[in-house]
Amino acid sequence: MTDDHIEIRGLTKRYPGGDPERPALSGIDLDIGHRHFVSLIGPSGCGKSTLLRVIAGLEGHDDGSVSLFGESPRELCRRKAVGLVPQTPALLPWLTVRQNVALPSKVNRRAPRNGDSPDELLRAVGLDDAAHRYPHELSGGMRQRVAIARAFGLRPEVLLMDEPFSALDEFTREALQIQLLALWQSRATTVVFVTHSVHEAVTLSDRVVVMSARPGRVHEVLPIDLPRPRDREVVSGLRTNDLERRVRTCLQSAWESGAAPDDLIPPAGVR
Ligand SMILES: Nc1ncnc2c1ncn2[C@@H]1O[C@H](COP(=O)(O)OP(=O)(O)OP(=O)(O)O)[C@@H](O)[C@H]1O
Repeated sequence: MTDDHIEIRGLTKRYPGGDPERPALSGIDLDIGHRHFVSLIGPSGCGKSTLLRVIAGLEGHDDGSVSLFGESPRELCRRKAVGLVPQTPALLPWLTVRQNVALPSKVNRRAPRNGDSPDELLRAVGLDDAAHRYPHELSGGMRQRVAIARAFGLRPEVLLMDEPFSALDEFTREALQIQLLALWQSRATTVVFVTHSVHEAVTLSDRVVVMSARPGRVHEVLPIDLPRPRDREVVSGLRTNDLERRVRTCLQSAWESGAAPDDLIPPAGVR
């Protein structure tokens, strides 16, 4: 075990009642550096959310080990050092935006004393004007901003994000990506981010982990050697296009390696 990175070795996870020959995760080996931003991408059902939930300490596993900077997921979870941002933000409808963001620090005895104030966090996600509004008065993008601000409130050492922007339009998504990168860079957090978007994975990450299904495995880990900050010039540059092409090729081969023989025969009428 090492305390300077996330170390996953031989991780295998079966769900009760699932096909024992096809575990949700099978022999996952992965290293994620401290303060790195890593994206998981892969075909539907390859185990991205399961891997996130195991790292979060919300699911157990059958074989292998997970060390988060030398601690187990459950230990980190107990210390409230892991944050999870799901696809659909779960805000408390009877609390204002500010109260929602303040809640984790309020109810948590282990909240860091030097954590950001709710107002600082709301400013960081461009929501200072909406502090007194209620969740039902917000757009989907605004609700997701609140969820991100709230997740950073406890200064998590590891932030796990499960397709947080998938329901948003392109412009809102880009704005949130920029705010997320700014928060990540200033808060010393390690981020593991699940996405189905190749562009999003490449523009945000230090490394993209391509997974394959049947069973869930790491197919390849691609380093993203783009400079930071990832401004418009970088994101629309030739190097970014080239990396996106590489991830797409890798995804195609991950899909083919994970497909059952029947999947490779197109249904009638499809060529
Ligand atoms: N609670 C559960 N009980 C039983 N099987 C489950 C459970 N959750 C997930 N699975 C199975 O585990 C496998 C991986 O699912 P998971 O949701 O982790 O994949 P994913 O890559 O996140 O998929 P998607 O991209 O569609 O969200 C799938 O075969 C799924 O059916």
